[in-house]
Amino acid sequence: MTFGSSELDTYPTDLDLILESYQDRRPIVISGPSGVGKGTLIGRLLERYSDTLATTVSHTTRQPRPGEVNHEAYHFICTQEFESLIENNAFVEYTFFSGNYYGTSRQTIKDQQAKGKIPILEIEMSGITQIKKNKALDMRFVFISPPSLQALEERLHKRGTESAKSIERRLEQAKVEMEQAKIPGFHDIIIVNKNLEEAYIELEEWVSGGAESALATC
Ligand SMILES: Nc1ncnc2c1ncn2[C@@H]1O[C@H](COP(=O)(O)OP(=O)(O)OP(=O)(O)O)[C@@H](O)[C@H]1O
Repeated sequence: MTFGSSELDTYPTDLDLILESYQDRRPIVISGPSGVGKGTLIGRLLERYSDTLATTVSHTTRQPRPGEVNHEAYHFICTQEFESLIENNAFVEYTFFSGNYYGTSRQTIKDQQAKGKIPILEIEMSGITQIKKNKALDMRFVFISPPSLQALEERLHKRGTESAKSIERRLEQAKVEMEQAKIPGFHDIIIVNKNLEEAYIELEEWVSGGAESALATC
């Protein structure tokens, strides 16, 4: 079969429809080094499949930055509240980083599922380890890898959001994450974001690919 350019423009078609009828509503966990392009890829997915996919809202004890809206960027809470939520087992994962807590609550996942959406979680390495330890949680894991550390460094420089020191720290952490990603089965798929278009299509196909295989077995 040959495709005309208009068919290629809309490929793959009907992902929303496939996902809506799809029984596997497991949350999708997207991880990868800082600067690899997670936000860019997730943004494109959400733009295209806003009826089906939705990001979760994390809790944090850090101060809001200018323009960050409470309950949209994060649920901004104080340390005492955060620690009380930890005691009540409210988080699927949490971390203490640079003097502040960050965590993903069970509730934020449930909120999206209640709206019929498949939650997309952007989570770093220690969070994934916590989720994997909890056998009651069943999620799908994708790791976005840079083509090389050099390419990652260039992206971080080009993005212009980080100091030289911060880029250095992020690159050190990237090495650790890329080593961990090599552990067989740690992630369900590793997508190398060399070319953004190609990486996006691979991600989109993986997100819907489970749907196709589930339908195939019906
Ligand atoms: N394939 C690519 N080739 C070149 N540049 C890219 C590619 N993918 C993303 N970028 C650029 O790399 C930069 C980092 O992307 P992005 O902010 O999405 O990364 P991130 O993984 O979400 O980072 P962080 O975890 O720090 O938020 C952005 O400027 C983005 O436009």
